Amino acid sequence: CSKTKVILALRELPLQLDSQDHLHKYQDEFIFPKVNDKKVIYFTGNSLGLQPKRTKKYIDEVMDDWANLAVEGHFYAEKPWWDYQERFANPLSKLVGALPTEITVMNTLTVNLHLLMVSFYRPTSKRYKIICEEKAFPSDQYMFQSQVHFHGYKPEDVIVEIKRREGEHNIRLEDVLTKIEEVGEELALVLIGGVNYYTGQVFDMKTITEAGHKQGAYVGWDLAHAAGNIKLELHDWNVDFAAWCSYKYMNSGPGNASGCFVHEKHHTNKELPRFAGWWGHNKERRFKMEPVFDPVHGAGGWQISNLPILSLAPYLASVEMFDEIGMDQLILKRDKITSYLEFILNEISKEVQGSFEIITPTNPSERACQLSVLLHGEGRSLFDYLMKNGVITDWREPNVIRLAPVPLYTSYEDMFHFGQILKTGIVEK
Ligand SMILES: Cc1ncc(COP(=O)(O)O)c(C=O)c1O
Ligand SMILES: Nc1c(O)cccc1C(=O)C[C@H](N)C(=O)O
Repeated sequence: CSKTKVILALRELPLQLDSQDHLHKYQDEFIFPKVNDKKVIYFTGNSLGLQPKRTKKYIDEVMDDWANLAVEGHFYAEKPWWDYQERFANPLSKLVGALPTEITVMNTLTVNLHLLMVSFYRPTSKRYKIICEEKAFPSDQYMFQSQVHFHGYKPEDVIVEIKRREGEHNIRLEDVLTKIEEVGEELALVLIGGVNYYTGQVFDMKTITEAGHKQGAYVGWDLAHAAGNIKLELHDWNVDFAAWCSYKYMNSGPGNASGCFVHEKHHTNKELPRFAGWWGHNKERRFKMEPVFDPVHGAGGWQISNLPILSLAPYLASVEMFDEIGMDQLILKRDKITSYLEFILNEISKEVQGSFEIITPTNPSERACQLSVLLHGEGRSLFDYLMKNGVITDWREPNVIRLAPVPLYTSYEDMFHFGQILKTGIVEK
């Protein structure tokens, strides 16, 4: 009888948590794929966020303006296209803790990191090393290697990876700081993923940025898994530059535009080289077709081409939704639902001893909206089972599934159902 009471209490808990959740209603703002005619439990918002229903309206508006106004849309559209990107400055600056002038949107993430490295990675014979994390997202690794080759160096002489200790899954802050000090005056740039894509580990960006500066290096961040997920204070942390994509937690659609941050302290530095294009040229005089580049003051001066409005439209829809809710509310729910998911996983783990382990840090200040689960044994078949049963996760080699309980559109009840499906999957396997 007491066991029945416990089971009932466990069943009641998610319903109660959902009824207290101020963000619960936002689930209805998103379109969920279906499996077996049922809405999926979606854990892959850290790869591609779901489509918000309001997005279509923003795209339709651009399509209508294009149909009705054609070229005149640049200046007379409902939201004129020629300075459309400026609509992002206020809401995005709040989201990443920046001044509006420190923000711009353009291109895609790896492209922007390359462009920012043009400005912030300028190796000399004495100062040429780059510190990054071991097993950074592959695109970052290819970027580092190609940048190093471009400057005529060899990756093995330049790229210093911070390693995990033997038998550990996460990188220790003390090891990052020691490495920065060790590389010392040879250090040109620190560029790390603010939230590691594989483990979900959140780095202490403030402390690492300070340490890099102490050695005279620039410090930038790849915020692919951080934007829209964690609290950022890029301006106050004195970060030199950062970039993020918008298709993960920001739900702007596949491969969509990237956001960029360049700290105010660099805005007047005429010495910083950059690759230029007319969209970075003085706004008032852009259409005078002048021969000499005069950069816009602020991050906008890093713009190159006129912007793809049809892809910015969904990003704007998303940014406005985030502005409506605010990161603080999202973070409150994020921590609660991630801990609830962790509780469920730990309970199941006790029952099915040794089948899996969570490799994301347990310390809430070192994680956000992601739990990475290392599956022991026949992991792939369990992943397939989950997918067939309407639980969308992703598989990362060699044996990890990542679960991102995105606070905007996952519910406590989803977590509960997931637990039941997982348990059955492990037992049946
Ligand atoms: C940490 C990280 N960096 C870079 C990328 C590459 O982004 P993109 O393909 O938009 O350049 C991704 C995701 O794809 C990522 O997760
Ligand atoms: N952008 C992606 C895609 O077009 C296909 C598959 C995956 C992606 C991703 O974004 C992966 C993601 N950066 C990750 O953390 O794994």
